[in-house]
Amino acid sequence: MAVFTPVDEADARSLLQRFSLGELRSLRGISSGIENTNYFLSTTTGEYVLTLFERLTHAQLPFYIDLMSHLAEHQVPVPHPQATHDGARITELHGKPSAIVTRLPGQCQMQPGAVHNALVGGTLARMHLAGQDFAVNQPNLLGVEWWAKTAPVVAPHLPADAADMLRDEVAAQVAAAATDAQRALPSGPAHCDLFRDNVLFAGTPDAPELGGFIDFYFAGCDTWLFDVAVCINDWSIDHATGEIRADLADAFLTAYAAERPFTDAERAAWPLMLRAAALRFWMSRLFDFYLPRPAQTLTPHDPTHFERVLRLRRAHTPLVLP
Ligand SMILES: Nc1ncnc2c1ncn2[C@@H]1O[C@H](COP(=O)(O)OP(=O)(O)OP(=O)(O)O)[C@@H](O)[C@H]1O
Ligand SMILES: N[C@@H](CCO)C(=O)O
Repeated sequence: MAVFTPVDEADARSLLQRFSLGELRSLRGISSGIENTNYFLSTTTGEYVLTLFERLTHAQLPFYIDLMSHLAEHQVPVPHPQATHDGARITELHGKPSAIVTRLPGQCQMQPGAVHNALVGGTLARMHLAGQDFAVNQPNLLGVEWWAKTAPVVAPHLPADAADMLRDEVAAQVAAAATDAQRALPSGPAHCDLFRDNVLFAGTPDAPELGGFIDFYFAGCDTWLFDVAVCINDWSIDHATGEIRADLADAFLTAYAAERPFTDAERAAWPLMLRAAALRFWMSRLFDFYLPRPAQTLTPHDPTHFERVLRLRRAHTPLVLP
């Protein structure tokens, strides 16, 4: 249950007095999600989501909230943060930073086909291009520096062969990140966590439409190729084995490249980037598994899935970028 901090209708009414979003119609807790408290908030002007941030502090939030505002104002389908009469997009409720964003239409698709892959690929490329002139530069906080720092913390919990692979992969990624070639890859604001549960689809089963991308709270500036690799490792695989499905990956990558063609440098970096994207989630899942935060009440995601994906990507890369 992702209501860690309960909010009642009186709280919502008094919060809404600070906005021009009309009167409260209904308030309903959202059960999914493991990071934040989320409520669907219906008012006389529309449908919104009220989030109370359980992990991020007020000082850490402007990057995410301003990035979503920038993208929404550039017609990328993302939640649009709403401002108070005083122009504040970050407020406070029950001692937690909070925000009200527009509710996007649709549901997640946990068994995506080629059509879903193509919609996400094309929209991701448009998002990358729209983020180019976003002025704030906050790095991906769970990027290569975090991997280097965290490997010695999680490796002692692993069997010897897994610990060896972890150390070897982190060393390869640290070395790659220091090269001029990697530093020159196209980069900018990236979602960094665009899994199947962070994309909504509207339309009909036969003709899905992209509802939007949600949950930007792991976003940061990184190579765009990293964002693509994170997606391919979740959207375009056989989840039982972790193997890439060529039909799904082709649909994703072709749609992405139609909006923003890949460069030769990205083609060269691709095999290692697929490994980086697997390493990132193996490590964060290991960290959550072995070093849970005191407030964490829900079961962490299974780390062994991404250990398997990383092993496969290290063994071979079955696909090339278009
Ligand atoms: N702007 C939005 N529009 C529509 N639905 C939303 C929106 N934001 C959140 N939701 C719904 O709330 C659910 C939980 O949101 P979210 O995934 O952001 O949770 P979280 O706890 O913040 O993050 P995490 O995915 O890391 O656990 C989503 O699966 C989606 O159903
Ligand atoms: N997408 C992450 C969870 C954090 O959003 C994972 O699957 O490990």
